[in-house]
Amino acid sequence: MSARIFYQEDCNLELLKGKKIAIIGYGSQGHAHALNLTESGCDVIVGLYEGSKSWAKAEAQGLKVYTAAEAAKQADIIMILINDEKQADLYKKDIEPNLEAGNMLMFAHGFAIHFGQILPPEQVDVAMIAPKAPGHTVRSEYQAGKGTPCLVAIEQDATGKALDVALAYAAGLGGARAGVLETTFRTETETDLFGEQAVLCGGVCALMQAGFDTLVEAGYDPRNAYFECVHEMKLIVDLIYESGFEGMRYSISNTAEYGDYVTGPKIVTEETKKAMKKILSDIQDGSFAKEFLLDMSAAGGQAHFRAMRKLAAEHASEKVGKEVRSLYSWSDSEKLINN
Ligand SMILES: NC(=O)C1=CN([C@@H]2O[C@H](COP(=O)(O)OP(=O)(O)OC[C@H]3O[C@@H](n4cnc5c(N)ncnc54)[C@H](OP(=O)(O)O)[C@@H]3O)[C@@H](O)[C@H]2O)C=CC1
Ligand SMILES: CC[C@](O)(C(C)=O)C(=O)O
Ligand SMILES: [Mg+2]
Ligand SMILES: [Mg+2]
Repeated sequence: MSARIFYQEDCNLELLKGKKIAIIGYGSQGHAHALNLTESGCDVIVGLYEGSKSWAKAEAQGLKVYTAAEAAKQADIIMILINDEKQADLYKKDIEPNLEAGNMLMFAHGFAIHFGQILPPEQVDVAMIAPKAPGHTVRSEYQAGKGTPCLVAIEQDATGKALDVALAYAAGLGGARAGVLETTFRTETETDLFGEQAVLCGGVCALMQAGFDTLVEAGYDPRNAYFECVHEMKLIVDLIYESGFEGMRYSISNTAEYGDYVTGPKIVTEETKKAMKKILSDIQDGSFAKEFLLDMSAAGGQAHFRAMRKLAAEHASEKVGKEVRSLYSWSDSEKLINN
């Protein structure tokens, strides 16, 4: 049987009436969940730590902010939206001691539950609403009267109402306007990690930068290389987003379409597929999670993460990109980074 997909008419926002929702974390996802749910009429508070740079931002945006422990104590539904690698410590220290039977613990990604970082007690519901977009898009789509597709998964159903309450949450977030696909914590975790590593972030950035480097090394103007291999990616992807690969190919020239068919398989080869399978198996058997959690731990000191971030920031496309983007009259890249 194929998985169900839920829309507005399948969700009852009324189920959240009288329930307090604590959004723990106010970053990319946290701000979008807190503001969208508040504007959908829900009773939302935010949980952070003393000294968090997000605290003043959440208050300035009209939200009541408490420590994570206090917010968890007050809430019926606790959505954990802090960094995956920090969730286990936060849970032990601030959430677990304040959980009551019948509460719902929620996540936007299954990492901490699937990899056994958090083991909730049997008397609480454990659910996931995972938006398939960056938090800033979850917010802007909601504000535009649209929504972001989400995945819903139930790990524990202590109350017997977990799915209905999770779907009500998805409606408040705006996700049910676009569709909420039923899945499991395992599937969401594995597919999300695979997608972001092999295609969306790792794959696409490496492809764009390799294209940029090839043109620059051949002596072409770096600004020209940036337009061709980075800037135009959005315009092509927008067409795919709107009308699929066929729609995109309708819009490009025959020359481009021909080159697309003959050259694509020379770039993404059987070797690339083999590498993708290895990436997936490292995710499935927990090797990636182990490596990531070790580097991000106090002992690891984020040594690898920081070194890779530094190297990425130094790539020649970043300097040119900044210069090129500053010329766009609509440029808001700095705005996004500061939000
Ligand atoms: N980024 C995205 O668009 C997506 C993220 N997700 C998932 O959503 C979750 C949140 O990720 P994301 O939004 O990227 O996170 P961010 O890094 O953007 O934000 C993290 C937030 O948590 C706060 N925080 C950090 N440590 C603590 C703590 N100990 N107690 C309370 N608050 C804390 C941070 O405050 P401060 O900055 O002040 O330290 C910040 O407000 C993750 O599970 C992620 O996988 C899922 C889909 C997409
Ligand atoms: C693609 C990256 C993502 O999975 C997302 C925005 O959905 C993330 O973890 O940020
Ligand atoms: Mg994702
Ligand atoms: Mg992700």
